[in-house]
Amino acid sequence: MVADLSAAFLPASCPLLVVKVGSSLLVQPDGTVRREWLQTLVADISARHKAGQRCIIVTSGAIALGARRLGFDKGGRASLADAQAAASVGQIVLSGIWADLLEGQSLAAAQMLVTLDDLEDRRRYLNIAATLDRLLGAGAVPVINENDSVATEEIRFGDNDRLAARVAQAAGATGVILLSDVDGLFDRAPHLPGATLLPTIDKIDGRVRVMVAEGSSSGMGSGGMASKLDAADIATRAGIGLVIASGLRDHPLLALEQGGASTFFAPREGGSARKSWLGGRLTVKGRIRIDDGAVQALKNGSSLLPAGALSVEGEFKRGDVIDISADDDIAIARGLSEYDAVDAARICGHRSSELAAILGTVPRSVLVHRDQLVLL
Ligand SMILES: Nc1ncnc2c1ncn2[C@@H]1O[C@H](COP(=O)(O)OP(=O)(O)O)[C@@H](O)[C@H]1O
Ligand SMILES: N[C@@H](CCC(=O)OP(=O)(O)O)C(=O)O
Repeated sequence: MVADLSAAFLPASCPLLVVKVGSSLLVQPDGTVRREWLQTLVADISARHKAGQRCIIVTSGAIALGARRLGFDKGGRASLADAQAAASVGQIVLSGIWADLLEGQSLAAAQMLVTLDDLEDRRRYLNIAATLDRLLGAGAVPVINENDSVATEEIRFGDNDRLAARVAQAAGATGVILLSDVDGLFDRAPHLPGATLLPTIDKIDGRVRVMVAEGSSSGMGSGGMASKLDAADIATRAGIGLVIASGLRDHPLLALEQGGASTFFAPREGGSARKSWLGGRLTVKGRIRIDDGAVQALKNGSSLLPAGALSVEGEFKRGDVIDISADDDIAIARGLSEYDAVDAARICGHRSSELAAILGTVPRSVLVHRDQLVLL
């Protein structure tokens, strides 16, 4: 397994790597930054930079840092207003530390603060991709965090694990390393007796999900292991390998190279860049249930026709992302709807020749076009 890891993440085989640093790792319980440790991570990044690998840093910690300075309790997470205020105070400190440490290695830090919407909207997503491309081409090191001080509940990731996976997709990275305060994914909460580290995961299914306790144990982070699994799901579907590893040791990237403990999520094969963007979208507005014949048709690469649809749930507009399921709640596909929810419900189960009479207009022949659809 160590061989897999090295091949997936060393400069020769991974030209662009995303490294995410969690709050629990960056901020100490007394609210100060683990600066000496961070310096060893930046030294690792610099060594890889010299070996030809470009790195993007996704950093948490703004809320935890700001909360301490403003004297907020519950790590600044008692309310959205607290989190927003704490983030504005903490982010400026956080950026300063990264800029300072990278400068110490003669690397230019490039700050980008993004919201969920920036990565869900196709045009803004491509814009971020272009900015990252230009920065990396110029040899800068992007340092990214969520724009917490303006993000509201509806438009926020809330954890930086999924943000790191989405950034990796946008930038065309081939590896993501999530550094946390655990060695990786254990078969149960790591403090429980008998907990065993799982070195590789090929598929994130229900058996893997039940191993994970909700929330952050340190009280500093927000996502916990559940959001790391979501991130692994987004990344691996996009053909990107992801590793969860401990940042509790100095030189954490070097430690990983030398065979340090971790969990590796293997990338999946296939899928276009556009489809992987679609599959990773987090804002799903509705659901269409389909019959067995339609399930088979989608698996064979066809578009979804109204004739195979059974029912419609949710309120969505044309162009919104919807899930497609058979008779349970597990989505088998995700795509952009050609119809709003009201019209989609009206034409469910009807043949193409009947649509004009039902809708009174020249209809679009498919509910979801195969180019706008990804199997999950
Ligand atoms: N099955 C599991 N394996 C590993 N860690 C787990 C598991 N279930 C819950 N956790 C908890 O997830 C925590 C890491 O998440 P979090 O505190 O959000 O870190 P970060 O700030 O690095 O994102 C670990 O400290 C651990 O206690
Ligand atoms: N954007 C937030 C980080 C969100 C968060 O806590 O993420 P994590 O530590 O990865 O669970 C911040 O800078 O405080």
